[in-house]
Amino acid sequence: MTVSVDIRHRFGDFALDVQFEAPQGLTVLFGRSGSGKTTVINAVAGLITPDSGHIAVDGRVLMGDGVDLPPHKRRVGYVFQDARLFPHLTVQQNLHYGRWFAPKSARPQNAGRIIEMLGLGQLLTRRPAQLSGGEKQRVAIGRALMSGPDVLLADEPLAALDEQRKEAILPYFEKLRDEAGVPILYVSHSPSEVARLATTVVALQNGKVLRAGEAHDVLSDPAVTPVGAMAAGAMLTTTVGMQHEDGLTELRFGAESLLVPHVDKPAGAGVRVHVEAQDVMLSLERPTGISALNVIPAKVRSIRMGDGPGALVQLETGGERLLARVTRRSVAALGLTEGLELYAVLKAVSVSRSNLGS
Ligand SMILES: Nc1ncnc2c1ncn2[C@@H]1O[C@H](COP(=O)(O)OP(=O)(O)OP(=O)(O)O)[C@@H](O)[C@H]1O
Repeated sequence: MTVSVDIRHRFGDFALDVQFEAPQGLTVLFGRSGSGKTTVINAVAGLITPDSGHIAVDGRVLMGDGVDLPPHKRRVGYVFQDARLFPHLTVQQNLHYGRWFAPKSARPQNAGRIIEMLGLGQLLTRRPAQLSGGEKQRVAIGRALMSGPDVLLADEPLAALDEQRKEAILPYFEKLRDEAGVPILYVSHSPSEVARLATTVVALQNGKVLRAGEAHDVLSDPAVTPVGAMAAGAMLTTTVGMQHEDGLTELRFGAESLLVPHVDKPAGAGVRVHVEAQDVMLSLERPTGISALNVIPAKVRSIRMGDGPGALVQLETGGERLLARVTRRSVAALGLTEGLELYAVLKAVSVSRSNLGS
């Protein structure tokens, strides 16, 4: 299924004008605070009616062409920042509340599968007060899926959780992305969350689409990542290679490989790696006598100068893109230009667990 969005809306000075498609998988709406992310998913949910435009899921019109379906007829599941569970109902009852909203034909036959996918089996008799923040959020996701939605909307669903809980719930979103069978529209302004989860990225800026497309293309585009943003980075699609005796794992991409701290997955398993631009050093010659374990041959694709002392260099290596954040002074000193072949240098330990996804 594909969600097609083409809407315009005004809130005083703020003008939203966006057009994009969210195919199967997880589409992240990414952008600074106030760029219009929540307005877009509220429009898809039917919580606001845009001034004009068209929203459809696989050709089923939710809004436009004289149609404006009320929220409960749109078949969208919505997960908010806070779980918004009914405090007096058990987990099981909260989940069934979602099911109640599904039209008979769309009622999921696989309630057991949803409960298993979200690891809720042990929690069914508890009430929300007896759940952690992350568990509550998993129930909220389950409740949304129980309504048999054609699209799942999630507005910063991890924002209220601490780092540890975020880490615990991210794998569930990875599973949903790969197994739930409905497109997910997911709002975030966390680059590492985007890099881990997104299959498609829609980057918004001041109510407009700055860039939309496959995640690895958009994330490694220096135009999307404001120069100077600490967590700027690219996403590598790799597979697990050799496990080394000293606790390191080799991740392969194209003819290249990357050594990172142990990844507990079998050989051949897919791993997405978020490599932060600030962790990548550049060298014109293959460096020797340094502690960094990863020295990866790469080619400069583009260079984006910032207004300050920084620059972002986009590299191509092993069929993937990498971003390196360096100073303008280094760009000049190394004579960096498009097409130049060099080496990207990365410490194995700079890739932590939170940078790895499936
Ligand atoms: N109901 C409203 N009335 C007036 N202005 C609004 C309303 N809702 C949103 N806006 C304005 O529209 C703009 C976009 O808001 P929106 O909530 O979509 O941004 P966002 O990207 O989701 O931001 P954040 O990351 O902070 O949640 C902002 O300038 C906001 O002030």
